[in-house]
Amino acid sequence: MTAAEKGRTPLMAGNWKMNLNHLEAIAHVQKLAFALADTDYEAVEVAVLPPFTDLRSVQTLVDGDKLKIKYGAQDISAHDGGAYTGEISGPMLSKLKCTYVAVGHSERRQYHDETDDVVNAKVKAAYKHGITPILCVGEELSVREAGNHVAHTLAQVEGGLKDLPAEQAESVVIAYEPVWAIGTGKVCGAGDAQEVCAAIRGKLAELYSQDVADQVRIQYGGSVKSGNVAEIMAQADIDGALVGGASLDADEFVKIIRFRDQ
Ligand SMILES: O=C[C@H](O)COP(=O)(O)O
Repeated sequence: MTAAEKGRTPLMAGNWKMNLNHLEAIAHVQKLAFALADTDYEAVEVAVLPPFTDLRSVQTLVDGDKLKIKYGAQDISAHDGGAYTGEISGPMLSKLKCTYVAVGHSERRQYHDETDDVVNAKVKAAYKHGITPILCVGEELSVREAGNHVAHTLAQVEGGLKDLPAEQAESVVIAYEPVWAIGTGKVCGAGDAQEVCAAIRGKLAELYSQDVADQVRIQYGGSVKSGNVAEIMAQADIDGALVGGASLDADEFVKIIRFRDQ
């Protein structure tokens, strides 16, 4: 049974990473909106995660033209304000009407030493300010080769959601992104991705309840393209995609969003 059949609206999100300035962002979102004009946004949710410097421009465009495309940030500070040079707070993102924020992306874990405790604090900061976190989890190649990918990923899920009440956990989005498949062109086999995503749902049932587990949307991320998205989205426990490189090409991202036609 697919996500939609289970009542979970698929979420196709584009993580632009450190790409596109604010002018390019406007052009890109306009192109997406135009190409998606006949899209049933009740059947598929579309979001973009631009760099912080683009958010005001994207907000102005989305608000001004009443676009159905949602947007969010790629990170959030665990702190609400104060002497934290370079950080962006939940109140700032909330003021810009961000719907989502990616938390614990592997590039943050790898290059900024974010631990599960830091990720957990950021998940809580997001909820505190009405922003839905996209909690990113996934194993490095060495972990998969050692056969520890499921345990490793579930520990990140548990760490990221620590002490989070069920009323919040039920709306979290979890993105399973095997690190070795990010930006490498090596997509994780759909069956392999399903194995981990099913285990994540099982962990949610154990931590909370089956009801909560059934509501949570679990995305797959890692070299998603129009050519592989249909097979990925056909998996029972995969409810969307977190797309990096391919989301920078509007035509390709539109094809990914239209995964049912691929
Ligand atoms: O957040 C997105 C992921 O890191 C996937 O990136 P990618 O689609 O370029 O492999």
